[in-house]
Amino acid sequence: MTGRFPIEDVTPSVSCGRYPSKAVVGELVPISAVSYREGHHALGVNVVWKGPHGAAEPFTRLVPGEPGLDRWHGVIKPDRVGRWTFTVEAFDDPYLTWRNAVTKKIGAGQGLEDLANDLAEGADVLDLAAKIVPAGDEERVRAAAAAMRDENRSLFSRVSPALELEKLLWQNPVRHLVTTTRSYAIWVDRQRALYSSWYEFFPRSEGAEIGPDATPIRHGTFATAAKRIPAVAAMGFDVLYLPPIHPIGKINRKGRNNTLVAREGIDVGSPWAIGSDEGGHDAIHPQLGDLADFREFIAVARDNGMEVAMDLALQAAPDHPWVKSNPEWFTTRADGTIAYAENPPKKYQDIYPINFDNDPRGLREEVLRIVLHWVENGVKIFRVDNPHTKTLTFWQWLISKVKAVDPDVLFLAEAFTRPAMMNGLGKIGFTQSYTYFTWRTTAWEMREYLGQLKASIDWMRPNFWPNTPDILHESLQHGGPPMFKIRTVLASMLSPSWGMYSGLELFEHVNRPGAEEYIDNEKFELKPRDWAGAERSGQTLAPYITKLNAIRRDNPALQWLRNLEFHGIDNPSLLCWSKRDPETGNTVLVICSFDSANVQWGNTALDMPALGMDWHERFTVTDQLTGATYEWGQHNAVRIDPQAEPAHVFVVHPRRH
Ligand SMILES: O=P(O)(O)O[C@H]1O[C@H](CO)[C@@H](O[C@H]2O[C@H](CO)[C@@H](O)[C@H](O)[C@H]2O)[C@H](O)[C@H]1O
Repeated sequence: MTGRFPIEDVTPSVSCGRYPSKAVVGELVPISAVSYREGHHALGVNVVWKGPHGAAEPFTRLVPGEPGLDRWHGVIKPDRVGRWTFTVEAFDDPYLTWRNAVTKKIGAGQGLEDLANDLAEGADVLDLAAKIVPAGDEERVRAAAAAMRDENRSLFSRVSPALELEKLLWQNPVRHLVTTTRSYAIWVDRQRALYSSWYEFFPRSEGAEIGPDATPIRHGTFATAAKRIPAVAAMGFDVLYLPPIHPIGKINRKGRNNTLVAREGIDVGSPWAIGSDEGGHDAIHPQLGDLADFREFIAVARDNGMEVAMDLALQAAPDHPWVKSNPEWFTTRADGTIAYAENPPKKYQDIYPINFDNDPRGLREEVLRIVLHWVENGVKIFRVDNPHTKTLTFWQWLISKVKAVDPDVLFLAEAFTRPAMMNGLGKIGFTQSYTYFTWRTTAWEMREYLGQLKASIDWMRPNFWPNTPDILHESLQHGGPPMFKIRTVLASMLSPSWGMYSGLELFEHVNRPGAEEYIDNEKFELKPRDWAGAERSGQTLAPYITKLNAIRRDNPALQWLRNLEFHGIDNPSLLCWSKRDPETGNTVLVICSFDSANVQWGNTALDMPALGMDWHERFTVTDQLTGATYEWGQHNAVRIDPQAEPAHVFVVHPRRH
């Protein structure tokens, strides 16, 4: 049934309100609804929003948007982590009805006699209003009612005090016939859920030493890897993501370059092949150290302003303790064997997949136990491996259970799969999601994709990665250092969350023939890197990354996605976009080339209101990468030479400020 007043198309509402939408503490969350009414009386619309403890927040009135469309808009700003709720209310606003009528009638030349009823009715409305407004304003409202009834006054002096109450009674309206929607939920996370900069590295490689043929002479440990933390922090990262740190299976272990034969006692195996006689998901690889060493590693990261994200890969090497203790968690085939895992066309011959339908309750409890074990030991972020190969009901249950214990725990979904599943994982509770960013390699593809992601921000927060140990895109294989810069600018300036695997820093670009993967992949061998040598020779992207992360930190406009706007530019190799923070006015305008080989020219057609200015205004832009300053207007010519700088990252300074 429609209520007294229709209220439709409420946003944010995920799958018709079935799932909570997403926001972070301090985020400006737009609320909107379509609401309209019969006749000509005034309609008011407001949102009632409640924090995790159920207390209602200040009355927030929605304002009408484009004339004639009946969509009402407002913004709320949650200030605590947890499950918030809101309802939208529509109501008859007698003061506004009165005000509209009286101003029109006086404008049309009507006098005291014509308005006698309006004056009496208006005074009655003010009597009601006096009971609603804050105590300090009550007298003012009563005086306006008395003036309206005072027959010794002129028409002007009878209505003026009441007309001047517009602002007060907008904020404290008399509301009749209030109609309320159902309740909608918003899950509010800490800020890092939206704005984060991730760095992935293999701790076993840091401090490692290898001999010929990648034979390990020394395995890295948490203690040696911790020495790398200050350099990562200095680049401006705040999340340090480690591939699995658990014992690695010895049975069916993979060898170098994804081969199926490991050299006995030499090859270190893939960290995602979890479990051996040394323990499973709650254990630590003995060569990395023990729990105390891991806790110390976390402490060093924390002292350097970073959090450690742990990999949660729910699968088992054939010698994982689960295979013996709980064979029912795996699918045994007719011949008694267990099939290995796959993510077609990839084959993971060194692991067994788990069957989440065999013993859902047992598995849930075991995984919850493991996750809470690591949470207790200081891990608050999990990068979840291949969540799309497990059931959504399982994840929904697990995430809600973990958040009930600690609402600050965040989950990144590593699901490179079809859109419905990726969206579904976001809806049921994953905090962030890997995306198709890596494969969007032209300006129009990127623009179109960002449009989709912006439209999904209420349930799926993107995290852009130029590379991962699994993905060395063709563009990086052949584009040279300018392409490394391009992909890093795009990831870090388009998305509030971005991440990179350490191979990016030193321009590693050689693929395993026929694969979109690194040759001599660190997934299967130790890979110590000469960071100091790279710095000395200048063969490192670190200074550029450092600049980009600093720009992100210094410009609040870059720390969210709802504010992304694209601008016209007449060259298909260039992309122009801006982000503006309405609270601070901070505005960043980026023009990035997708061509790493050639100089590109273009002319902008800027959407000036999106930059907070009128169409005719002039302004100053300062390039944060080079320090250059230009005087700009709506139309500007740009020249981008990828060998010099493949992008302009401008902070916009309107002249009037
Ligand atoms: O399947 P994805 O491409 O999303 O990749 C993720 O999951 C893989 C399986 O966990 C993982 O693959 C690596 O570990 C496997 C198990 O040890 C091994 O068989 C693969 O060869 C190796 O690439 C991948 O790293 C992870 O990101």
